[in-house]
Amino acid sequence: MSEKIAVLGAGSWGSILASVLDENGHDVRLWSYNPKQVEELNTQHTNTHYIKDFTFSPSLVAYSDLASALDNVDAILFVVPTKAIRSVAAQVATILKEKNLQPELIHASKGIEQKTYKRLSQVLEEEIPAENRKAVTVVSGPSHAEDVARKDITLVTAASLSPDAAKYAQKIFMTSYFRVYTNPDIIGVEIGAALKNIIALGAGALHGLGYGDNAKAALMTRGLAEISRLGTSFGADPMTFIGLSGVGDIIVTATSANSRNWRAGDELGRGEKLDDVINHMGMVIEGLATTKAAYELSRERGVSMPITEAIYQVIYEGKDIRTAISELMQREGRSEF
Ligand SMILES: NC(=O)C1=CN([C@@H]2O[C@H](COP(=O)(O)OP(=O)(O)OC[C@H]3O[C@@H](n4cnc5c(N)ncnc54)[C@H](O)[C@@H]3O)[C@@H](O)[C@H]2O)C=CC1
Ligand SMILES: O=C(CO)COP(=O)(O)O
Repeated sequence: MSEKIAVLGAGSWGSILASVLDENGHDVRLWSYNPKQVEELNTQHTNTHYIKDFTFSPSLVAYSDLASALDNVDAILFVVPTKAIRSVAAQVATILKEKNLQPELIHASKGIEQKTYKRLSQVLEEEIPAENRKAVTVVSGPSHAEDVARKDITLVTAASLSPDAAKYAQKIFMTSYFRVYTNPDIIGVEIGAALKNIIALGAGALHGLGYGDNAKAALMTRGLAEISRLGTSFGADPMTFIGLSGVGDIIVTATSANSRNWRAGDELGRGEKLDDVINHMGMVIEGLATTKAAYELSRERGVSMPITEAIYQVIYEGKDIRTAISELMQREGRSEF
């Protein structure tokens, strides 16, 4: 099986997923809106700002023209940051209509749209009419680009309402070190994927402040409980939150210095200013915007999310982190479940 696949977004995750697909023998077109990055990818076969010490195969071709990248595609993989998904999808929709194409649509981004609180598959479905796409699939799980670049063992899940679409994603990605499961619960997978970044920010902050393993385990476990409460309020399957895109992704993101969210939290815990942290990261820190969306959603739906609320207050209301932690600890005692 060799498919024509456009990968939209050449950051660390988009470029490494493109490399996995290229290695699997597909005709991969990696699109970036940054012409300098396209030139570097096509001449040096590197993407140094986003992924260090990695050389791409010359068979992987980068494009700056979106319409050329989408020529005759069988599938499109969106891996742009959450805030860019809708605008990129709108451009894609116009091109697919002109070319009369109906590709598989997959995304591997992690976030919730600001203000609308939509999941990213919902944004894609809204922007790209049904006659120009198949069912949307999300590929998600504990998967730092740096580990996949080293061909370290990585397991993810492909979730879609369409079993055929999920199986398609599974088939194009599976390789000796990258194993893909399927899951029909796209709601749970997308909510877990987005909200684990809030917990990663918190775990990084605990580390930066000098807290130990007990505190980090507590944050991850109670964080998962609130993610699961919000997710099930939307009809997600509770089992999904003990799967790869739930507990799996919390473990990898909340314990690793490869995580931009963890690093941002760590720097905040050490007393750095948020603007400085964002500026020198130079890559997307999805958890910041996701904290706002999840906090607002929890209020709207009456779902208790005290950790998310505390992190919101630190990021958006300037609350001192130690004060926020102390207030969380002084909440009235309650039953675990
Ligand atoms: N890096 C990782 O290991 C993983 C990242 N993800 C998710 O993948 C998504 C992308 O993340 P990364 O690749 O890590 O981000 P990144 O910060 O490394 O790169 C983002 C890319 O998107 C491009 N971009 C930014 N704004 C754009 C716009 N308006 N239109 C088109 N392109 C735009 C940038 O030029 C850059 O190439 C995020 O939602 C992230 O949570 C998911 C799993 C693993
Ligand atoms: O989602 C990720 C790993 O599964 C990557 O997390 P960061 O965006 O925090 O680097």
